[in-house]
Amino acid sequence: MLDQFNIAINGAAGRMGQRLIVLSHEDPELNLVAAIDAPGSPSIGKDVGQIAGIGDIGVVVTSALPDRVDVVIDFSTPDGAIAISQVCAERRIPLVEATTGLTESQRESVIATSQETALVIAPSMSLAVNLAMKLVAEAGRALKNLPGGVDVEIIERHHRFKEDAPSGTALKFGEVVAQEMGQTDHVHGREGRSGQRPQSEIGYHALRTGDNVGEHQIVFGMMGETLEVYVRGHTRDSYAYGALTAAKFVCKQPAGLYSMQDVLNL
Ligand SMILES: NC(=O)C1=CN([C@@H]2O[C@H](COP(=O)(O)OP(=O)(O)OC[C@H]3O[C@@H](n4cnc5c(N)ncnc54)[C@H](O)[C@@H]3O)[C@@H](O)[C@H]2O)C=CC1
Ligand SMILES: O=C(O)C1=N[C@H](C(=O)O)C[C@H](O)C1
Repeated sequence: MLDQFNIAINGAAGRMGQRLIVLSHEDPELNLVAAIDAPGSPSIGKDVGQIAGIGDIGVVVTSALPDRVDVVIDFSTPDGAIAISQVCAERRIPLVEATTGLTESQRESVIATSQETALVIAPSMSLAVNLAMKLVAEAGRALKNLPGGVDVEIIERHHRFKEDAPSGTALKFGEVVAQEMGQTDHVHGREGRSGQRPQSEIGYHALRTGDNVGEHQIVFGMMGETLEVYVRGHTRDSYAYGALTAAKFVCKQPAGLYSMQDVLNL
């Protein structure tokens, strides 16, 4: 007999939310009990299976978290993340937080949830992206004292509907590189007579085109050669499967802060 967890999705009617509805509904270890979306959203009151394209599944979209929820996954907006994290903290419900674009103070507020319950927070739930973070850290370590210098630039590509830039994942890649190599200046695009490039910079470039589900390219440019770590999502299921793995992990943990490196044992 499998352990079954009662799962709730916040941001259920969104692009990610819909994939999570489909995949959690198919998963024998998960019992989808709640689909939450913004108060006033046109999806409220509709069966979430209809919204996700799989027909009625008997779970209606609401704006409040019901009782008997073991774990929540949030892919919504910064305001949605703050609201659901407060509910999870009050009710001590483990939370997987995937929303990006939070300000520093919003991020601190969400992280405070981990004092009351288990929290996984990550800008990307993808296995490939989280593995690429390890590779990038290793590259940074190996290249940091190169006599000719190394220029690190991060290029990310996403769909035209994305509201934050650069992506949370690109910022995290930059943080990982800076931890290893010590760059202090984070520069977003270049224009005009920007001058010669100092080694203290990491440059970020955000492309927004069509329906791209997410690509990240971390460029280590040296004198004579270039190393690139490139990770490309094909479908949103790469993030959705990671989030479901994180949900199964987090609901077995004591209160505290966990990363996808913990979830994936990387
Ligand atoms: N960590 C990761 O692996 C990934 C993170 N994301 C992030 O997840 C977030 C959502 O992405 P998408 O699904 O593409 O966006 P979306 O715009 O398609 O969906 C967001 C959903 O949240 C709902 N929402 C808005 N305010 C809310 C509130 N206060 N409470 C509950 N629901 C609310 C919206 O009505 C909408 O249905 C973004 O921040 C995105 O960057 C996206 C993909 C992967
Ligand atoms: O909005 C998206 O789509 C994505 N957002 C995340 C981010 O900002 O890093 C993760 C993924 O790249 C898709």
